[in-house]
Amino acid sequence: MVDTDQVTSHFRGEPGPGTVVSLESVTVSRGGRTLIRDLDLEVAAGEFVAVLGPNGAGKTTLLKVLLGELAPDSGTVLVDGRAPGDRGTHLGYVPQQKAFDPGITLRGRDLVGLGIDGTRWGPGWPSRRGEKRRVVDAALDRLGAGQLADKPLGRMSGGEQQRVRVAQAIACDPCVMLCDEPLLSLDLTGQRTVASVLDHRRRHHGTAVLFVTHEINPVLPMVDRIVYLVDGRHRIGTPEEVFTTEVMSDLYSSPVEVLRVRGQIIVVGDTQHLCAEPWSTGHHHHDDTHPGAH
Ligand SMILES: Nc1ncnc2c1ncn2[C@@H]1O[C@H](COP(=O)(O)OP(=O)(O)OP(=O)(O)O)[C@@H](O)[C@H]1O
Repeated sequence: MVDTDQVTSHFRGEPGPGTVVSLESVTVSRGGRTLIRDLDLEVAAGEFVAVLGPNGAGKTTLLKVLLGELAPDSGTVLVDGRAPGDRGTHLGYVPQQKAFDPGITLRGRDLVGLGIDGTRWGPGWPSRRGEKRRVVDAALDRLGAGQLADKPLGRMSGGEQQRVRVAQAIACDPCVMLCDEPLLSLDLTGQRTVASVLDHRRRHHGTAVLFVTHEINPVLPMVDRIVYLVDGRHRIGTPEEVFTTEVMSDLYSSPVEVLRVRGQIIVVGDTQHLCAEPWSTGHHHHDDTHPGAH
């Protein structure tokens, strides 16, 4: 069994050098339920952390705490050495997907530009309009979305909107990216593009990535650590440490079996949990042998 204290025992007191996100003894409740209890977590520059758990476990809640939108009941939270929500923090956020209103006339370029205008860079950056345009175009290009620059958001497909959202999140050159199920509604190419953009950012720019997902397999090759939340309990560790029959059964308080098939993780049990799907399916299953999360 992975003991939470053991896995996180390196974290005591001050965040270490290169730490981008640190949480110490963080407890968060919502609607009268404690979702996160005594969470200790340090995320290093360049680290890719997947946040997993069933519906309602508190994954989005954890991101909201890091964004400064929600205060924990207790504990200490720092993002790039600052209090969450500090305007000086270079933070990229890809919110849980919600379609834009079809009537919205804002264009792709405008949305990405907002990621730069946002107060994070402080007023006046980039000071020249040409420079801003270059940064916006580069961000869209990275997502293979150059052709969406002048398209109104309301007339984009869900997947196109998602690419533009990710472009917006990287445009401010973030030191941390908080991504809430960013692969949803993307086709295979879109999923690969987004995953590789995130991987490139963390490798070449030291961006720490917190990635909320229901499906570990599409990002498994780049995941350094997992934070797995279930019903107020959590486990932190590498995929090898967390995805074991013992740890998962303990987390779910119910017998769960973890299988590895051709490099993919499959979780089998009679409780609602993570569905581990291959890249190619792109949709959720709902049967007992390959239990879909939703
Ligand atoms: N504004 C709110 N006020 C009170 N409770 C809330 C609020 N938003 C969410 N909750 C509750 O907090 C719990 C955690 O929600 P959260 O969105 O963090 O879960 P999640 O793990 O991201 O779930 P999902 O996989 O469904 O996205 C849920 O039980 C939810 O009902």
